[in-house]
Amino acid sequence: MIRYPMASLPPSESRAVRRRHHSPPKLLLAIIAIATTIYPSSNNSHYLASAQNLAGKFASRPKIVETSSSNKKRNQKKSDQNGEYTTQWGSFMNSLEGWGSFLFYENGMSWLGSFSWSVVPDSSHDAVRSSGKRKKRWRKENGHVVADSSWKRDLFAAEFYMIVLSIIISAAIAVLSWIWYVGTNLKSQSAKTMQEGEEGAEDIVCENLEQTHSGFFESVAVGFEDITMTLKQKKKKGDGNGNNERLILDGSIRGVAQPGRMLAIMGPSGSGKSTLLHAISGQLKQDKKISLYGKRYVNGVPLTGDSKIPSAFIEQEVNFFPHMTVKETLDFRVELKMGACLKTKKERDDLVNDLMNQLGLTKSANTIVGNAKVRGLSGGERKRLSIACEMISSPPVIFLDEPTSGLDSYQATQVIETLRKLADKGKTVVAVIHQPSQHTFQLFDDLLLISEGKLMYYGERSKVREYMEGLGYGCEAEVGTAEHILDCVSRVVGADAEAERESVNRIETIARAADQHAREWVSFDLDYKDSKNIERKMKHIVDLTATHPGTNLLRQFKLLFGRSIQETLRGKAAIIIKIVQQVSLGLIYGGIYSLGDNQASIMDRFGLLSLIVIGATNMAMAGTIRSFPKEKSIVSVEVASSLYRTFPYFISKALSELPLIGIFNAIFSSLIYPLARLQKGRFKAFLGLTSLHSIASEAVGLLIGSISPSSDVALALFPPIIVLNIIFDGKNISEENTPALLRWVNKVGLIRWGFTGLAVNEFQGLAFNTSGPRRGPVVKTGEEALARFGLEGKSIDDVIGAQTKIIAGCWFLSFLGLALTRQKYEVMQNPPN
Ligand SMILES: Nc1ncnc2c1ncn2[C@@H]1O[C@H](COP(=O)(O)OP(=O)(O)OP(=O)(O)O)[C@@H](O)[C@H]1O
Repeated sequence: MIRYPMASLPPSESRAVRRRHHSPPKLLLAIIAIATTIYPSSNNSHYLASAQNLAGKFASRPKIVETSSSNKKRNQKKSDQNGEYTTQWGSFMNSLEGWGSFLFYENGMSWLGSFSWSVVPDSSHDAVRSSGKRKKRWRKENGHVVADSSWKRDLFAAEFYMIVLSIIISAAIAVLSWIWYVGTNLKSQSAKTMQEGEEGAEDIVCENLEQTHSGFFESVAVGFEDITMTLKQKKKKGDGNGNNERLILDGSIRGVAQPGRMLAIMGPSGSGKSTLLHAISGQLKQDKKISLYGKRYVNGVPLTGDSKIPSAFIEQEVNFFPHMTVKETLDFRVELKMGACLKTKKERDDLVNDLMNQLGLTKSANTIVGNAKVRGLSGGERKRLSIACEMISSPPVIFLDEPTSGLDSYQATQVIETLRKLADKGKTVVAVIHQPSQHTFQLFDDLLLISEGKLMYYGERSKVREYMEGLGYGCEAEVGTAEHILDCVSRVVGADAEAERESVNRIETIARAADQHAREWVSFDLDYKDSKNIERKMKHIVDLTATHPGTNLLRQFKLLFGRSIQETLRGKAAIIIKIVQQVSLGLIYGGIYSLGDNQASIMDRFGLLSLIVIGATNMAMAGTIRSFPKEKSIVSVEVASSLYRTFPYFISKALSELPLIGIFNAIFSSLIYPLARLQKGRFKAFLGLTSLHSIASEAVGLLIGSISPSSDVALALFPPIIVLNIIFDGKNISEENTPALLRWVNKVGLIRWGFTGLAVNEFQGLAFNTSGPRRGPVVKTGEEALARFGLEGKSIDDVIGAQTKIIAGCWFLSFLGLALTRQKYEVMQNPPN
């Protein structure tokens, strides 16, 4: 429905406004009109039509005339009856769509253009589809457009500003899209050029993977020095001397993690261990408050800031899909990561079996991973599974952040013994360890001890006790070394001021000694003549391996779709709960409502349909909002490690939800339909509409989940969104009285469209008798009843169109939300001299 308010202006003013309105964009529009006309594409006529329409909109604006007040009233009434008045918003969206589509098309981003087509409101589409139609409507009024005196001339100015705004927004989006598009292309092109005679992306990844296991990468020593990390703080938290930077790592830290050896990073809580590990491995999450400096070396070759070390990084907390078994989890990852290189199933199975053997997981191969709610692997097994997942491509270096946290001493020892075996095979292992047992501690070769961001010791683990004794900090034989050295470098905080002062002095003494010894302990022989070339080659190899999945998009989709379906079907508790919900709701509604054909049944029908829609929206949206952020935390890690791309994940996720939605709705509909005695012969449409509505509600839930940084934020957004949808469901506030800024909600109102669909389906073709209580005049037909709610002229097609646009829009935005929130990491700068 097009709604278009026209200003009522005296002829002189109207001419002036028309001049103002026409002049500025005319030349531009003429150019666009010509450009779009000669643009050689028949497939994209929609975009051309949009731009041409926009041009035509200005070129053919009809004459505006003042009418007498009685005429105005009559015409306004007629216009209201026909629903023919239009809104500023429709006009704005018309312009935006025209420009947006045109610009996106120009930039080869036709998919973005399609999106603009799918999310803008109906009115703008109608307007775009035929400006001629609009002209006809105006001509109906004796060749004149009837002006409404309530609209002032500044409307035209406002419209013009909106168009300018739309141009700016569209142009900005188009430029950003272009930069993104070109950037991505350049990136993949530059990666490809390093390979000669390449046959396909998958082969390149395989070749690179092979290179990371041989020659230069066969055994890797990771060196680091002068690591400094500062954190900007709010002024209030500064040191009082105007310095609001907190030193987390002070630049004294240096060391080398050697191949075939295990390096433990230890220190009191909050001393900067995790920060150091993340900084060395290049995994420190980007944060505006952070400044990171230092130097890193791979086999003595200095790395530039953003170079990656060919390594695995195992975070403290690793989440998995809880219903997959150990073997399935590894199968899935091996196929994604190595599918192109290990072509046969047997080769992949061998790798999975080998990994399970190495990590001591063979016995648990068929146990589900589990989580806090679903019982599955033990903490230690889960930790070993996360190591196995990272070892699939067999990187030469393994970084681990507190691999023993949350484990009992037996499990902790098992994990460290597993790492020991990997080190014995030549891997370089670096792990942050918190309070290890004596046995676990002894499995490490080297130790890097820090306190308050300062180096306390770097060297062989076995010599640290002797070293501390040399500095005058010995201890009794029965005290374990790990415990003793942590005591030596911990500040005493509490009531005893003397003990605190003493501990501060002790830390200062140990730090000074460590600084003195540091250069003796570690030196970096930079005698690589060709170090620049080596580094460049390494950067290419590692970057390509780290940024390219090992399988093509189709295979990624297949595997992800399979996992999604499997995970949903195995969540039996969730399925049973949902079935119980649907059955009980169907029985409750069906038990209460028994619709007849008297006057009271009209309101009852509207009430029931409204309840069905609100209930379905709540259930579908809340379920997705609750579950998706958890899944997102797993998926974003998998995408960041280039296991697969966001696009196939998203498509598989969206599609895998559909079958269950259909089944749940079928259960509900087949109960409520006969019980509530809804109109015969309309069941199929009822089922289709409720299913479509549930899909749309899930799509909105997906959007909220994907743009929210946490599940708490997502849950907090749920009530206001539901309330907005209920307010704008078409019955609670009239479109005319809706604040201008919120009118768009009417067009995308989930509940409004859901209700409209069910109401049209139910009421069309019904006849009512005149008996029974009623409020207002007698209503004899379903069509009259629909008119009471302003739903005359609405069709099921309108509803399907609107819901489809909502689904497409939400899916697209959710995809963007996921794709654009990819984790970025701090780049290590060279230390300032
Ligand atoms: N991005 C950041 N924003 C705010 N503070 C940070 C950030 N990164 C590190 N810090 C601070 O730096 C200090 C060191 O943190 P880090 O996690 O490295 O310590 P840790 O030695 O690993 O501690 P724990 O053993 O308790 O895990 C902490 O005080 C922490 O609050």
